[in-house]
Amino acid sequence: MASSLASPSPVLKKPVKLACIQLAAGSDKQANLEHARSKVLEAAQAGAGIIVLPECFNSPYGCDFFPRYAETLLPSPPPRDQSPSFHALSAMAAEAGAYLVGGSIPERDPQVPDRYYNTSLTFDRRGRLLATHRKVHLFDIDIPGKITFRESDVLSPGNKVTVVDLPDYGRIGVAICYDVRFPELAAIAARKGCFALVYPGAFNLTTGPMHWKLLAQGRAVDNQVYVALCSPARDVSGPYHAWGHSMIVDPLAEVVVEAEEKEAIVSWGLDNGKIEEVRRNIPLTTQRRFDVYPDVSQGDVKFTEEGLP
Ligand SMILES: NC(=O)CCC(=O)C(=O)O
Repeated sequence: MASSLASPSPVLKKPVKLACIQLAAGSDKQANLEHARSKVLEAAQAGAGIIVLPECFNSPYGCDFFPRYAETLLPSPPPRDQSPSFHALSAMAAEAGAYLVGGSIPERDPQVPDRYYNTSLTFDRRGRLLATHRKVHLFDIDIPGKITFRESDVLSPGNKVTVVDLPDYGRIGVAICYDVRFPELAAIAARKGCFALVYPGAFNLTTGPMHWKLLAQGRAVDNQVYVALCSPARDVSGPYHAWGHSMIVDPLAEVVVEAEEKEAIVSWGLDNGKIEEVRRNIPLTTQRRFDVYPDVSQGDVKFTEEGLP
């Protein structure tokens, strides 16, 4: 029996080039912001309408660095001296004339001392903030002899699914790195009609080769949407060795473009026809059995954006 609760069709209103900037960043925040600006403009000049930066794009990645680099994002817009990154991202988006998923930055809670989040800001083509995503699933893992990481020692989690309306194109889901391991978050965003799931992320040399590509393809094949993963470039002299390999995966789960580990811009033209073709040929969207299992996109789902269903 096919489900009568058909998911809304993803609507990508017109083709758009999406670019992931695999940025090389160091410890100088201002230099990182200036470098990000030049790469965002380069991507826009090459025709990108949606541009993505990596997780923690303006600092080294690590628990010791979160408080030191944290910025206060509320009230929105925050005062310039509280959040140079907010204002730099807003200005870059406006200068590029492109939608910008601004990677992520450590955020300081304005009300609770010593509370921090890992937060992604999305801006429109005029530099107006569209959405904020606080990483929902914190990166706490322990693979003996390989990698131990506990974001929760310093960070607090967000508690909302982030679906962002890009007025020119349609909806995207935004989440951060370890969030990609949780298919529920992706399924909820996809069933709210997103045409793409976008993850600024920073996997490492242990879990990157194991799971980075697999997870991107998993989220794409489950949901029949585009998936973009955007990593920092690898810096072997820094404290965290990012996997790199920023990639875009199409709705058939094919990796259509992939970086190596060095700084790079990878981009791909997204097209609604591809989503429709995949969904027509393999019609998962009308075959779900919500009479057998619940639809995770229904019920008490919390969204970042007020007003979205
Ligand atoms: N920054 C992160 O959340 C890293 C996630 C990661 O490496 C993983 O394996 O998951």
